[in-house]
Amino acid sequence: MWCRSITSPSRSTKANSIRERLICSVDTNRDMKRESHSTAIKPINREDRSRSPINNQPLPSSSTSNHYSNPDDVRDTVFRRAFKYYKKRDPRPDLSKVVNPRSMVGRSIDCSTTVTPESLSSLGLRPLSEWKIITFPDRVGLYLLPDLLSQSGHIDWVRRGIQYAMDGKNKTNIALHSDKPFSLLDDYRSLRWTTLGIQYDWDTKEYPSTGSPLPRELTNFASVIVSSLGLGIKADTTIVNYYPQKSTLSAHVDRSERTHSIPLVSLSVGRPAIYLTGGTRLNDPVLPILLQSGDVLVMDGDQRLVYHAVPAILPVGELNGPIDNEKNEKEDDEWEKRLIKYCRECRINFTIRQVNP
Ligand SMILES: O=C(O)CCC(=O)C(=O)O
Ligand SMILES: [Fe+2]
Repeated sequence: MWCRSITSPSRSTKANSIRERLICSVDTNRDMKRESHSTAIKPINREDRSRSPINNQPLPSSSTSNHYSNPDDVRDTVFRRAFKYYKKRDPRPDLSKVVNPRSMVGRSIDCSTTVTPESLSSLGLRPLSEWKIITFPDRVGLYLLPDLLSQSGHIDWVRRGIQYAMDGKNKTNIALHSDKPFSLLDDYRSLRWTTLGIQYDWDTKEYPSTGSPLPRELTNFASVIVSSLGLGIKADTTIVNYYPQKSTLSAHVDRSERTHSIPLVSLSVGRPAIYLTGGTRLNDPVLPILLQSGDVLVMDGDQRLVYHAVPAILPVGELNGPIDNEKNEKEDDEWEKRLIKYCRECRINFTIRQVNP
């Protein structure tokens, strides 16, 4: 659901929060709340990933679409046009301008980086000698590291993404509206997000000062990626986004963290997606990027605070991701079968961040 935000561009207050809820026809979840203190120009808000825009009830498992149109949202921007173009399903957009990091020339990694082969493989990562880093002269601070996961790494990260939602300690969109724990069998299409570590507070629109420690694999993953770029991070929070096939993520800037000088690390698994990256203004040029299972994107420096969005999860048969060819020895196991079904139908994205300076 789209709402036009009229909140103050500066810090959000309780009054703003109440006002937002009044002017929007849907009381939104994390997306709206994060958006409200994410940027000074806010014509676009994220979809509501937990409630039906029709009756405000939690989404049934079959409901996956992002209700994009909003009569109030009349602003026509370069970003909005790109989003609408790549979101279209009939006819499908021409994907020839979408940058595919796997077919781009990149630089290799300094393999003297102090990461042991064991720790790489425990994170599902390929040896450093197989990595490449893609940068863009006009987007300094944006790094793409395609195809980093080993054969078993894809399903291992999907498994983690699902387990984080199921373990009962982390907030999920499903737990906001129901006492029923998330079930991979029943609700898998209504799962939209899980937060870990220092968990975002939806009412104050801020992160609390502390939280439970992040699972080690998340802090380690972020550290390995970021150190390969000569940067540093002490990750203390993660947002896991789950994308059933017709879902999208609207244009936003991630500003809620208390430091913006630390990179943000994003890992994608499951179905491929079109990812749009823009500038600090919605009329800046937009670059469409194909993100497939195992691709990592890092936002640092000026690129840490640019608009970005996910207008489409690509359907099966269209630029299929590596996950489609994935063989899994444990396919007899019912749970593994479901995981494989999940990652063939949906996308999971982990954004690993540092909130506290
Ligand atoms: O799914 C993605 O690739 C992007 C996720 C994102 O931008 C976010 O969680 O802030
Ligand atoms: Fe983001």
